[in-house]
Amino acid sequence: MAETISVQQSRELDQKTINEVGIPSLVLMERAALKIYGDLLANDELDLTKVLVLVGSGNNGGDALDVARLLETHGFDTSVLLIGKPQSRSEQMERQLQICDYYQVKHVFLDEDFGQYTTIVDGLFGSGLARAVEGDFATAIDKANQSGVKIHAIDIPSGLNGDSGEVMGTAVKATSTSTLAYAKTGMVLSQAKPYTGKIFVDDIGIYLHDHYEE
Ligand SMILES: NC(=O)C1=CN([C@@H]2O[C@H](COP(=O)(O)OP(=O)(O)OC[C@H]3O[C@@H](n4cnc5c(N)ncnc54)[C@H](O)[C@@H]3O)[C@@H](O)[C@H]2O)[C@H](O)CC1
Ligand SMILES: [K+]
Repeated sequence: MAETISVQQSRELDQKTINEVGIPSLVLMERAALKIYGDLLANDELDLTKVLVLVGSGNNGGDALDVARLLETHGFDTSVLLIGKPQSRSEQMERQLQICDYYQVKHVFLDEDFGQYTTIVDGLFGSGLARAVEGDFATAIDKANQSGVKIHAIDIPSGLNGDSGEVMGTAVKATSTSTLAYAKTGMVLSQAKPYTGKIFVDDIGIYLHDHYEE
């Protein structure tokens, strides 16, 4: 496994790539979504016949909406479930929501039967997880885990502490995870395995040492 980084390093690297290197945030997000979409197609454990995408209010949610649009425009039956207060949405997430609404991606709500789906994509939280998961977010994670449906997580399984590998209240038990740029230190610890599943490390142009390393 290549180098791992801390959550804080990941957030600083994102910002350095945007502000110092000069790659716009939405470009990074599109590169991330294309890689995640590719991981979904390549993972023969996942049946993409009917996909439910769980969407948080930040850029992890933005990634998820971008992936939902890619699935929808390529003919996969895709639905999005938005969790969180509309007023707390990031600019990038809002933009991705506008694009999904152009393509009329179906919206469903928390009372949805998760068991009718063949794959669930987790875009609730990534490196922005800041406290124990509660409320609707916890309900969505617990429903996903109890549904028996295979889950693919974006960046970090939601609810998992990316530094310690500990569960913060509750956490997604993913079959697989597409982590962006580098695996986060807590994700490769043995106690994290039930939550990360198979980890895909996706090159999206964010580099510790200004060049890609296998
Ligand atoms: N341009 C970029 O920076 C890229 C980021 N990538 C993706 O972005 C996420 C990190 O996004 P961020 O908006 O910073 O945070 P999250 O989406 O992880 O969290 C959303 C939001 O949730 C709030 N929050 C935190 N903890 C809780 C909680 N327990 N309950 C409720 N709400 C909570 C907090 O306010 C956060 O802002 C990263 O993981 C990537 O997926 C791109 O992929 C690459 C470019
Ligand atoms: K996630």
